[in-house]
Amino acid sequence: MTPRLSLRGVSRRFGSVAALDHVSLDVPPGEFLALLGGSGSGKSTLLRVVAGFEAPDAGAVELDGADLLALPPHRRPVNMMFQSYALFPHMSVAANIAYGLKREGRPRAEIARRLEEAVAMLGLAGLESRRPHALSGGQRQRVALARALVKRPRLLLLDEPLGALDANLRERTGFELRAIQRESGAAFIMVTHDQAEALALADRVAVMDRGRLVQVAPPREVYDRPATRFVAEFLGAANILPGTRRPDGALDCPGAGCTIRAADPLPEGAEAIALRPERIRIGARPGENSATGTVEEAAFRGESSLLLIRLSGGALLRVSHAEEDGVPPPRGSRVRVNWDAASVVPLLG
Ligand SMILES: Nc1ncnc2c1ncn2[C@@H]1O[C@H](COP(=O)(O)OP(=O)(O)OP(=O)(O)O)[C@@H](O)[C@H]1O
Repeated sequence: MTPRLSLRGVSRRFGSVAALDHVSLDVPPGEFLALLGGSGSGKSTLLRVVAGFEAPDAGAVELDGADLLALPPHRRPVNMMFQSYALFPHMSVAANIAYGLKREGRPRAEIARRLEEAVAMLGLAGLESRRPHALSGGQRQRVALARALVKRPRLLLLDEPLGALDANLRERTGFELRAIQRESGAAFIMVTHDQAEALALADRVAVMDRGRLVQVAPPREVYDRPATRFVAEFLGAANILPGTRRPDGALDCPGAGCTIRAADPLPEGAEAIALRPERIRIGARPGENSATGTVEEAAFRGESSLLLIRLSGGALLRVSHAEEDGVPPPRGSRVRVNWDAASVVPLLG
């Protein structure tokens, strides 16, 4: 199937900064892709190139097989929703939503019908005559989405769409966004700083670092099998244990004070492994990876406790201890920890 959006070798420099460095990406129809990366990694530049607000120095951008770069922004079947929402303050909700259709010169009856559809889809009935200042943050966000979706874009670009909402509303609105995306059938690309949000909402997560896409994969894979150390660190809370690869494919890890084995021999070039805190157990289990250490901190977090364990080699290990596994060892206790070979993720680069 032709991918809805296809980027091939897209680059964009600003002086000495490579905002986009040979980016290639396919987004199939109806996919919800989260673009995740630190500040300045190139996320907004990527959206701006697709929307047409920025021209790449090199590369190709196609939508449903047609060259997108040949079209000016307003002719592209792509819409962009900005973090600020950019609603017109002097216009009603209805006028804001219908604005783009009016500008396209659509017949009045069609505008009325599509406006009604968008209002229903976004749960905005009853608010049509209000001005943006008389709406809550969540309602404003839904008006901005309605305005973007009413034009039935094949691709919707969202730059930190939930950034202006408080934590509670953020979660609920995120789920709503997901439902709206399914209903609309459009492909969504959502920029976010927030890794939990990206993992929760997206079909695939694309992780950017310094203008490059370092991994594009389903949330579980990015989380469980980070391709690089950057991804493992960016997705938060993984233990990274550096070491020296042995000829038999195990890793001598001085910080852990042990040799670590993965399910398969570590590939050549592996200089570290990642280990999720929830994959580590307290106690000895024969035949598995194990190390000894001292509990330095124990923090109760509801369904689990976070333990910081100083291993005999000096590395500090984050361990998530589930409530159902009983009372965690107290601060100061000497413990043995173990983890399966299958939980060991080799890290390259
Ligand atoms: N118009 C511009 N002129 C000069 N440099 C720019 C311009 N636009 C972006 N850059 C630079 O390109 C790099 C990527 O910027 P971009 O805004 O795409 O990052 P981002 O990942 O969206 O960051 P943030 O999360 O902070 O919005 C940054 O180093 C930025 O300073």
